[in-house]
Amino acid sequence: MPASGATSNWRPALKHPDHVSSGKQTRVAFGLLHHSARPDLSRLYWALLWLVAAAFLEVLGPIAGKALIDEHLLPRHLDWPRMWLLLGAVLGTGWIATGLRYWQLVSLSGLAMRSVQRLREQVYGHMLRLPMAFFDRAITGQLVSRVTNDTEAVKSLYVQVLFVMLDSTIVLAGTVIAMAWLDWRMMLIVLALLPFVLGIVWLYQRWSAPAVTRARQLRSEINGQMAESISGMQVLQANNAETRFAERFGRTNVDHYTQRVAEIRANAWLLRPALDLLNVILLAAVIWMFGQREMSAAEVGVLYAFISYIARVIEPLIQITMQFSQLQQSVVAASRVAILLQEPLSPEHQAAAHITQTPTDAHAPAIAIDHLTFAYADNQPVLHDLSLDIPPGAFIGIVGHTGSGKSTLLSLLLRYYPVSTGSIRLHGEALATIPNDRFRNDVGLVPQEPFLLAASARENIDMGRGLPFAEIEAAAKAAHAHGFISALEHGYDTPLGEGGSRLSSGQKQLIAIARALAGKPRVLLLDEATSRIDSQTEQIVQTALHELRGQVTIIAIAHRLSTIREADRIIVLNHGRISESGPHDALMQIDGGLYQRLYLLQQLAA
Ligand SMILES: Nc1ncnc2c1ncn2[C@@H]1O[C@H](COP(=O)(O)OP(=O)(O)OP(=O)(O)O)[C@@H](O)[C@H]1O
Repeated sequence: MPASGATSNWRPALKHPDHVSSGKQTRVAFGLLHHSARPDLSRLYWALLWLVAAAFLEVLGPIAGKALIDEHLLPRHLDWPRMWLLLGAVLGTGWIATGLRYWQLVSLSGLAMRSVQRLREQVYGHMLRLPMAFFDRAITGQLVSRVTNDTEAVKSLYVQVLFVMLDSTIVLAGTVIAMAWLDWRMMLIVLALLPFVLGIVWLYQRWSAPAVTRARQLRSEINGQMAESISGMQVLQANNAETRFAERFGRTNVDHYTQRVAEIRANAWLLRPALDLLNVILLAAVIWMFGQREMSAAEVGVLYAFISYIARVIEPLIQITMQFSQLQQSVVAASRVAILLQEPLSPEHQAAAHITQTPTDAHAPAIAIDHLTFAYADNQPVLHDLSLDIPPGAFIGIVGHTGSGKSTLLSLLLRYYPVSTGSIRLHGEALATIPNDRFRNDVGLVPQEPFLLAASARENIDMGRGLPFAEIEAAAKAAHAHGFISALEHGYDTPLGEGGSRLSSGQKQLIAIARALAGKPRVLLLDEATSRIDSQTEQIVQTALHELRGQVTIIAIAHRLSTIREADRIIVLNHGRISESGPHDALMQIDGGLYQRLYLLQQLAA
């Protein structure tokens, strides 16, 4: 699914997770937040305005209280209407401010959820268009964690940072202004404690930040181990590895617990007690200062207001600092999401948008490979100087010992990796310049391991392309899958179970062939599609391939040489080079040839 239009092009400027300073992480996190909230920005500004209004009301209460004490209660000037008004202001402003805050919290939470939804779509859409080389090094569980947990953590940036932190900062600023207006010297005493608060926060951050970062990494590792164990459960149990895996999981889990406890300890032993102590010191200092003065009647109201304000200074400070641990977690999570978004897309996805369609050359070979050399790692070529022309409609078999480069060649034909030396042309067009949609339409793949969705036969063949049923049925017939699909209780609409668990390996493979054919490809690639199926199904596949001859260009990698015996030409790869090439009979004539040896070996084993 492509990312939604508004969000698809944004790429944060982040180089590498290990080399990112926390300041840069924070900037990137807020960049991501701003970007994902863009459609809702006006709502966000309104929320901020309402928070300012709530802070204003909050500050107004003690001033009304001071006026009530100084102007009415102490001088016994009983102007009842004004007194009721002031009393109403003392009590009512707080309530209205709380109501306003609650309303904004609900509204910001909704906005946060929408942003997470947009961000998640963007991350998933981006991931779908990453090059195969990325997935060679990616760990499934960690990727899942980025798309689910890490995007969710961005939500707390709204609720914690925008709401609590901004609200607290606004209240703090308003309170300091009101205190300065009442008695600026006393205000300075209160402010003198600010460096202590900042010092405590700095200490807390230093203490807890490594634990926060490590805890997140470990959570992602927990996800990774879980995903790996579930996908490899058969092998895991067959090797009696349950205990070892459980122990490994246990160790990671204990590490995670230890880091979380370290974080909570920093909070419980340092942050909260130190800030509570400051509150008490501040109250004592203000009362003591007033005690030193000649208390005029007018100052009782100021003292009342100051005592009320101290709570309004300390509480927002506590709130701001208490959010730091969540803020750190969210910033780390957001920068991880940003790093994933920074992964460059596969070249065809980047290029497809601006490449113009060129008409294909009717006389060109279906596939022309010219002096192709390819290496996964620098200076270790897997394919060496390969040249090959495949005419349209030909049936080509590729064989070779394990590691000879067969799958690599197929991966290059599928554009999973970019060609660096030499070239591959499809119907006369350089592979890299063909728009992605057309390329994927033109080239069908039947992989070794048929990947089936937990969906119906119809959906598995269609694979989200929205093909008419007639085409799905025709493809199933061409793949000789129509018979057994029709025999299922709901025919094409029968759910096939997770991974197609209701079908035999051979039937799954026939569905995979039908899926590849349903797109009406001009080139069909088969990657050892018959290596895991029984001889009877292999016969069916052979018949299907035979029927497709001349209509579709077929390139089949096969360990089972019987599958490609009928091919027009068989290419024998040896250490990444073409060592023999020709039809079966011709290759069998080469005495001591690689193909002859492979074939005779299989005959012996049969
Ligand atoms: N993703 C990868 N990253 C790095 N090296 C790889 C990768 N895939 C394959 N190789 C290496 O490239 C070489 C050729 O592998 P390839 O899978 O193309 O061989 P193959 O002929 O298909 O083997 P098999 O018949 O066993 O599937 C091997 O040495 C392999 O280790």
